[in-house]
Amino acid sequence: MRYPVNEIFQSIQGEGYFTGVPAVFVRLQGCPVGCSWCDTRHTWTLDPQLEVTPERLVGRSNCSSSWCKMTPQQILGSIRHLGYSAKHIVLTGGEPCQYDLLPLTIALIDAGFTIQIETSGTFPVEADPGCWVTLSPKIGMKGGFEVLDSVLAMAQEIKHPVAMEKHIQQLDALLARCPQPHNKVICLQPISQQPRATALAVQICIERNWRLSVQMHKYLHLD
Ligand SMILES: C[S@@+](CC[C@H](N)C(=O)[O-])C[C@H]1O[C@@H](n2cnc3c(N)ncnc32)[C@H](O)[C@@H]1O
Ligand SMILES: Nc1nc2[nH]cc(C(=O)O)c2c(=O)[nH]1
Ligand code: SF4
Ligand SMILES: [Mg+2]
Repeated sequence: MRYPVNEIFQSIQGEGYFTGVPAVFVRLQGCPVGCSWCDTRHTWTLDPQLEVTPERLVGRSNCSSSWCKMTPQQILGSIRHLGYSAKHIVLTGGEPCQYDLLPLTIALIDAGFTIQIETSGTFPVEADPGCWVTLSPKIGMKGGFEVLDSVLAMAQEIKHPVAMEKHIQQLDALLARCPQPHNKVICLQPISQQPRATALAVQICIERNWRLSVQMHKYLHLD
């Protein structure tokens, strides 16, 4: 199995439950979901003309739409070769769950890493059951409720991007369909650092005892 990799870099997890944890980010190229406020639009396409060799992509973060095919062993080899010290790997994108993540997650877990998958819930998650799944639900988007509910059932964390009251109502409707909502960490993530979105998220987090996720890396200008 070969995966289309957009970038591999080391930083600090800036979002959600693991905020502050050193992490290696493996960003897979391609996303068909099309969220209007997406901060990684350069990952949406998988243009054959933009395929490059792994040397061009690994070890630095960039905002290009270039990508390369890599096997789990090549991804693991790159992480080792780069001498990264983080023990936590974040699989993100793009939408990583478009791809069968079983071979990759098995290889990374066997090598001793903890794995977190960032997903929109628009594709079924095919991954080692030991992975931490962070669902950032794209309600009413691709995939439909059957897929979303299956991802919801296995997610340990729901990280919901919010800008207006409507987004809170959508999350409430989703949680009402969730068999065990209390077992999940719930984070609200203000969209694009907008002051009104942040004020709303702060207010609702306090009222509901939820967590605030502010995309710390953007405030600190980290990768
Ligand atoms: C870029 S997405 C990639 C993973 C997957 N496609 C997803 O949506 O979860 C990573 C995280 O960034 C969030 N995100 C994207 N654009 C954002 C923005 N402008 N403001 C806040 N969060 C954003 C997504 O909701 C998701 O939680
Ligand atoms: N530092 C840092 N933390 C992150 N958490 C989720 C990210 C993502 O783009 O999925 C991300 C990212 O791009 N950088
Ligand atoms: S699902 Fe994720 S990567 Fe895709 S458009 Fe939405 S936020 Fe961006
Ligand atoms: Mg990001």
